[in-house]
Amino acid sequence: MTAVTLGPEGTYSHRATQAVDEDIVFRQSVTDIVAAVAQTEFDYGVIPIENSIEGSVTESLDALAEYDVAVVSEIVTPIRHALLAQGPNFETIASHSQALAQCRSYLESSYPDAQLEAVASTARGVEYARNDPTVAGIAHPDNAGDDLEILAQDIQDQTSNATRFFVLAPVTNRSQAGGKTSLVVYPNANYPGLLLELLEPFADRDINLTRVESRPSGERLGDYVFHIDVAAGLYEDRTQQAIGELEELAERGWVRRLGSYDIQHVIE
Ligand SMILES: O=C(O)C(=O)C[C@]1(C(=O)O)C=C[C@@H](O)C=C1
Repeated sequence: MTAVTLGPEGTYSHRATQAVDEDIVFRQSVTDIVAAVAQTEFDYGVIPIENSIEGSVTESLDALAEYDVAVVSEIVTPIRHALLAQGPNFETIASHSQALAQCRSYLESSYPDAQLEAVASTARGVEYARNDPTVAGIAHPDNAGDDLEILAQDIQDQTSNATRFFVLAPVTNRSQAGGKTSLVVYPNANYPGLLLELLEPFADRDINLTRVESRPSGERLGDYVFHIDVAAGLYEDRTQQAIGELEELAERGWVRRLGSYDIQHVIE
C-alpha cells in the first residue's frame, strides 16, 4: 500500500500520513495529490482540509469538487510551529501560507521587518533556510536536524492550533460506514432561501451539520459549490433520505457523496 501526500519529507501532512501508511511518496501540491488518487495511482492520499486558526484550505476543497475521490478517514492533529534558521540574523521567513497565517501575531510582534515568503510547504521553507543563511523557516521542530537552530518554539497564535486532514482513496473504496459523511453540492441555482432549503432535509431528520463551506463555482460571480459535513453515516436511512431530497433540489447541478468515515486523533 502506498500513500501520497504533500512534500518534501517533514511536512505536517507527512506526519499525519505516517498514521495511515509506511510507504509514503510526495507531491508538490494538494491538487496533484487529489488528481493522482482519482487516477488510482496510489492507495491513499492525505490532504489538509481545515485549520482551527486559519479555516479552510481552499485548494483542497476546490480539488475535491473537481476530482472524484473517496474520503475514508479524518485525522485531527495538533500543529505546533517552530522558527528554524542557521542563526538569528535572517531577513526572510519562508513557510506555507497557512503556517505564516497561523503565526501572524508572533511574526508581527517579534519580526515586524522580516520579509514573509509563502512557499509550497513548511518543509520546503526549511529546505530554503538550510540552503540560505538569510532565510528562516516555520515548521515542526523535528525538521531542525543537526544544521539548523530552533530559534523559537510554539509560535502559533493559539496553543490549541490543530489541523484536520482527509485520507482519500480511489472511488471504489468509498464507504457507507462511519459516524461522519462529507458531501459536495453544486445546485447550479440562485434564489432566495436556496441554502436554507439545502440544509432543511438534515434538520428535519435531526442530523447535525459539522461544517458548511461555500466556494465559488468558477462559473460566474455569486454561483457557489457547497461543502457539507454531517454527523451521520451513509449507511443510515435518514442520511440517504436527506441526500435524496438534496438531489431533487440540486437537479440542475450535482451532489457528490465523498463517503462516510470516522475521526482519528493523532497527538504527535
Ligand atoms: O506545509 C505543510 O507542512 C503542510 O502539511 C500543509 C499545512 C496546510 O496546508 O495547512 C498542513 C498543516 C498546517 O496547518 C500547515 C500547513
